[in-house]
Amino acid sequence: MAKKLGKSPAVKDEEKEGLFASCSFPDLGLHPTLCAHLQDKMGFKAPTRIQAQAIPVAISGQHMLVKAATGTGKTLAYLAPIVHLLQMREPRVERTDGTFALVLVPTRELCLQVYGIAQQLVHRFHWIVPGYIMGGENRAKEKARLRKGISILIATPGRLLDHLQHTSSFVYSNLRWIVFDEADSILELGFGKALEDILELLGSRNDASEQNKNKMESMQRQNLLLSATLNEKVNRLAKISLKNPVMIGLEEQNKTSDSSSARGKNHTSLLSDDEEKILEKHSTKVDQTVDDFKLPAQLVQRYVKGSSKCFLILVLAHVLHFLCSLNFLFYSVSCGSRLAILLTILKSLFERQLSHKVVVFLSTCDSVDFHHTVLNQLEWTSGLQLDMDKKQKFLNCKVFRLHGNMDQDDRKKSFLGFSSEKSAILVSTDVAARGLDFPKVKCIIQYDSPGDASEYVHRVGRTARIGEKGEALLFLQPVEIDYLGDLKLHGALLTEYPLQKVLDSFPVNGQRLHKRKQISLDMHPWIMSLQRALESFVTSEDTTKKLARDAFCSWIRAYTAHRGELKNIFMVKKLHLGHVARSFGLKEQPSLVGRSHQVQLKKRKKELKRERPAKRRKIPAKR
Ligand SMILES: Nc1ncnc2c1ncn2[C@@H]1O[C@H](COP(=O)(O)OP(=O)(O)OP(=O)(O)O)[C@@H](O)[C@H]1O
Repeated sequence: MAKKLGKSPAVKDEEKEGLFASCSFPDLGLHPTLCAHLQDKMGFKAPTRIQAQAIPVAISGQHMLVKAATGTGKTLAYLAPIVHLLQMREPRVERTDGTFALVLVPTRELCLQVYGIAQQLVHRFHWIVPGYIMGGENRAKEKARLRKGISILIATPGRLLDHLQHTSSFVYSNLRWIVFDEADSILELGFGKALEDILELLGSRNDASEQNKNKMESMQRQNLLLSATLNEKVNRLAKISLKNPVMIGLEEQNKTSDSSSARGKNHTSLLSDDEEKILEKHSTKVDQTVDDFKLPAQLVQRYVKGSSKCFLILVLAHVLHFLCSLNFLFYSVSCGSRLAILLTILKSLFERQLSHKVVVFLSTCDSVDFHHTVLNQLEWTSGLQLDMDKKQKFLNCKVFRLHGNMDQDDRKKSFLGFSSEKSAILVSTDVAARGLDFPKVKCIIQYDSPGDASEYVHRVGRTARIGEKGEALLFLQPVEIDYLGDLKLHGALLTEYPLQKVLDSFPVNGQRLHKRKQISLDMHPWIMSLQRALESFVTSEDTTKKLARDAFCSWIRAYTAHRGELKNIFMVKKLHLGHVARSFGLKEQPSLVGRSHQVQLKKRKKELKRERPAKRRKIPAKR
């Protein structure tokens, strides 16, 4: 029998920050064996505050709506009580009983991550079997695993719906819990209809028929909905999936009650009027007031701003190059040299601290592929290095890429590879923005701006987790600077990054620059040399040139896809596309780049038509 865990030693710093609760896991009602495992094997000394609030409510069987900052332990807040209640069941659960708990997550990587945590939690309760199903995996193998029986199933919505509709051996008659992790993201990704169908099939819709409601009552169905950001779409999901929910993390926002009373709150069916008001007020607050999103207190948020005078500066750049030899330094960055700036910042991060983990967020898959190639392969012998003749890699660290167009094995390799490295860069789309708990990520760079402020919050939430320090850096063009105001509305306050200092730290012809006069950074000898190296790297091979063109065209398409208020901030017509093309190492005018891209596409379509077999292929019947 595990020793009774008394009050766990408070974690001093974090407790002051309000991250950890002053109670212990046994105080929350968890089984001593599970508590011992959390402490001895998983190294968790005390519950976080959100765990201290949520776990007793989950154990009590009430529906729950949880809002808590990124990196505060929401996963354990729902998995620990589920494992606790499952291990208590008599007779013991068996695989033939099928699925008791269903956890829905928006991405495959998050599915793997939550599955890994579930595996750790059931370590001492071997009769409880976790499993996962997700897009990109072998469906036949998943069917076999479902037929055997999975007690705690982690799933992405699309694949779950598929098995619910086509895998008769999938047993969920004992389903007790449905958890929506990153709930707003699941809806944002267009799974709203799939979720409604899933709830319908599982008989878990609040607005379902009387018969389904009785079924739900009889099974004591408990739905839990968690997110670090709530929005109006979550209200809809909450309305159809939660019954008498206890709202945690919302009250603090509305200062209507302390967290202790949150547990005991009982609500009328669906969301009662005052809950509606809390959610409506809170969700409208998502757009209106400052303190909507709680960001980790130890997160440092900064931005790098481009220069509005970039055109003039670029035209003059080569003419006034000699000014640089006099060490005059302008003070702004043109969008044309933003990639050179990104490379410089990455280089300074890895020179400042040997073991560094950095995630760079980009807006499209093609852009991830292009930048992954540049960061991985760029070599140079600028005139700025002491050893003039030796080519060397610009960045001496492993660079991983992650996006939704990669095949599943490559995605898994990247995800696990970056997680296990001590020092590496991950270049990714927003597929890595939510929930992923990469250990020791010190810096998040948003080279392309996110969409809503909620996506900003989740992206930066990949660092500064569970009390760790972290930095977040956002690249902005001068025309995008109003985005800072939008972020401020949601509680994100950014300061300017000391770019000049970083640049001056790089030697020019072997000496440090002595600042005499502020001139554009585009004419900083380091930047000019790096930009030249980039352009020759990109234009030297057709493959890299094609990657650059595809990335540029996809970037423009993504830029026009901003929605709502953000459309007035991120407007393509305000950008100088020639400079944007330069930031992809391209010297051609965007129209040519775009045109050649169209020509390429037409040529590819003709090739595919020629390759396609003459006779129509028989389409396999649905299983
Ligand atoms: N009680 C605890 N004590 C120490 N570390 C913990 C505790 N609970 C969770 N952690 C660790 O904190 C990190 C963040 O946990 P988790 O990923 O569940 O956060 P989250 O709130 O779900 O974040 P996000 O909003 O980004 O999904 C993980 O590394 C986890 O192992």
